[in-house]
Amino acid sequence: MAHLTKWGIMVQQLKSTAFVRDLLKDPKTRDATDITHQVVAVSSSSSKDRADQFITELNIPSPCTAYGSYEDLVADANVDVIYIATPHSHHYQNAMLALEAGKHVLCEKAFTVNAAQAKILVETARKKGLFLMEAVWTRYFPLSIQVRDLIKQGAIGEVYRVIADTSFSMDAESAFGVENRMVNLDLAGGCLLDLGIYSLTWIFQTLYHTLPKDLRKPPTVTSQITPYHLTGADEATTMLLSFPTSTPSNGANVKYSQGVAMTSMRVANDPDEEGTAGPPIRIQGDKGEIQVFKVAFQPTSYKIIPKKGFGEVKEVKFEFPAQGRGMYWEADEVARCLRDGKLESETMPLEESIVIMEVMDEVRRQGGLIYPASIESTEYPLEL
Ligand SMILES: NC(=O)C1=CN([C@@H]2O[C@H](COP(=O)(O)OP(=O)(O)OC[C@H]3O[C@@H](n4cnc5c(N)ncnc54)[C@H](OP(=O)(O)O)[C@@H]3O)[C@@H](O)[C@H]2O)C=CC1
Ligand SMILES: O=C1OC[C@@H](O)[C@H](O)[C@H]1O
Repeated sequence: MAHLTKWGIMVQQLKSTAFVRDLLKDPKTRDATDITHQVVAVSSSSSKDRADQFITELNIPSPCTAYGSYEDLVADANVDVIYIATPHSHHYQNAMLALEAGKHVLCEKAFTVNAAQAKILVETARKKGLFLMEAVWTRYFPLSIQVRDLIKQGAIGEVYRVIADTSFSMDAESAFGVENRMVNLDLAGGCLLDLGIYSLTWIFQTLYHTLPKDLRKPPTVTSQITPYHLTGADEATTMLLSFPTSTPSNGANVKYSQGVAMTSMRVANDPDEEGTAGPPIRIQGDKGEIQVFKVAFQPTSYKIIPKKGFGEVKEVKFEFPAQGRGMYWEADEVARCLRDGKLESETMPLEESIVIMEVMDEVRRQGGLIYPASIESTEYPLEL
């Protein structure tokens, strides 16, 4: 009998729409027969009508309750897990609200505004025996799993460098102005937290996550930020990360791998959207390279290019079953963790989410990017 997970959706915009559409796809279309999902409640902070409208528009099967407040949603005894898709600025307060109400949580990326907030969420979830996960959906793609396995199997030898770019050329002034969450400091705007997180995802899932747990060490970071002239949020950020990959007890021969993580709202990693400019991700080892294509958050294929004389180039392409976006794979992971009584996902460990938040804290420190005190605060509850 497939295990049923009952979801409550906190907020109902662009992102939650895509996630809910994926939740509603029959898991059998992706060969998942051990779990099923049901959307049992939806809440909008602005009005119950909006939540009702969302349920109708997405054709969510009954029974699904509409709420006009997040407090009502987290109090619903029928809900197992809350999916949070509010702006980054609000993740900490919203996740605390859900955890304090005794709900498991899947919270959109970037997990929080800073590492201090992430640590408190983790402590709270652990103290209450609740599941918590940052919704880094890309990690659960079959493509990502295969790439990590190839690295662990030594398919490209020792990995020494990874380059990852998540950049879109946008007319920020007309597209975002000053209010849009992409540039609004009050909503923790900027490309680092919104898009740079995907470049960091590729760096971390290849250079950090593929190591045995006891060898995973936080990287050192050097970075540059270009502020958006209208608000001061970052419109371009480049990070150089150095990961110690082996730390012998005598301190000798420590090896390092380098990560180059880029993000921009001014230039594109794929300007013609045809891939002409090359892969957004290059994972470089001493025996070859893996290139990942399309876009960092939703890649569609990879190529493995062995060093000359060591084999043929191989390309592997991936489909999105039932015309989904690919968010169902992370939802399936949540369902399996809940079924098995796990409080975190092995694929996106809470410790790794915190280390990534610490990297982003350091990048913001170096670039002088400070958000308003209220959204950097760890005080809970706090009206934002
Ligand atoms: N994984 C993915 O592919 C994607 C992930 N995301 C992530 O999802 C999250 C939300 O992004 P997105 O949907 O684009 O954000 P939007 O700004 O479009 O929507 C945010 C929603 O949050 C609610 N909200 C609550 N408080 C506020 C506030 N003070 N200001 C504005 N909105 C507020 C509103 O819903 P209401 O009033 O109904 O409660 C609003 O509609 C972010 O963490 C983002 O990184 C976004 C896009 C894609
Ligand atoms: O997570 C995301 O992925 C898709 C992007 O368009 C969006 O800005 C971002 O939040």
